[in-house]
Amino acid sequence: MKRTTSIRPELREWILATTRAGHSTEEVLRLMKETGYDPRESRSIVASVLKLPLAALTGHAPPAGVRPRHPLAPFADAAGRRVRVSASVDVPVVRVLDGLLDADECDQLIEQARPRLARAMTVDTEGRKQVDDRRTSAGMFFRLGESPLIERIEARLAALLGVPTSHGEGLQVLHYGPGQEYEPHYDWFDPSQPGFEAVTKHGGQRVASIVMYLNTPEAGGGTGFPHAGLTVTALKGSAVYFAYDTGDTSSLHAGLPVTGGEKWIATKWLRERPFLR
Ligand SMILES: O=C(O)CCC(=O)C(=O)O
Ligand SMILES: [Fe+2]
Repeated sequence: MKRTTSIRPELREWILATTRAGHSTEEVLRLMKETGYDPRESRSIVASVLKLPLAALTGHAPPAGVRPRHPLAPFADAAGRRVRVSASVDVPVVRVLDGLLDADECDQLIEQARPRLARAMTVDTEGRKQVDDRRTSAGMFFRLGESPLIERIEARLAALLGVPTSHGEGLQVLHYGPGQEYEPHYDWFDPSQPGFEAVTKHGGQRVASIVMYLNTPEAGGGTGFPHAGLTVTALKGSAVYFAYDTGDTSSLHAGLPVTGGEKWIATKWLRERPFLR
């Protein structure tokens, strides 16, 4: 896999020389495509080499609505709760958060979700939900503010990140059994896909994700960020927060295979605008 952090020096030189010679970034991207580069990857590389905002190359404005406040080490306040920020990465923007949920809250979320689990779906390029072999876990969605427990957790996340609860999608609980995983993907919606309008009609683009670990798998099951060479350990009550712009390929991440025991998570995706219908 190509790493955005280690662009080959020859490629960097070629991008600089080509633009200095007067060629437009569109031309550079077209040439890279002809040489076999993935267009999304090329946009990231060119933006990084030329120090341009990614939005300048995607033709799409960056999400214009509310942006979350990335929690700052060592402690972040979340509605009276002191959450420990135990690791921070700048590119991609990642924060590891310890002590976000109590053991009791984790257990209750699992028990309330368990009877409602169904095979998790993904959204296809047309914006339709589909069963997907890349995602073999089972999941369910809670409605916003559906119970006092859900309300309390949503209020905590809103205070922690400075984003109103209305900008969140309903909390999703996922269960992975032995061997199950969620292969590398982005959480932002791709504007070049035909289903983009449909999935962003309510709330606009996704701008950040929080994956909360509801148990500690016996082995495996961390969240991997291959461009950062980072694996966040799945630890009961901890969470990983990550934020991204549309087209940000550095935010690639995966639910790594559970190699012992099982894994339960609750994911909250945040939108740039209110998602409430
Ligand atoms: O299972 C994980 O650790 C990651 C889950 C995830 O990426 C998602 O729900 O979007
Ligand atoms: Fe994800």
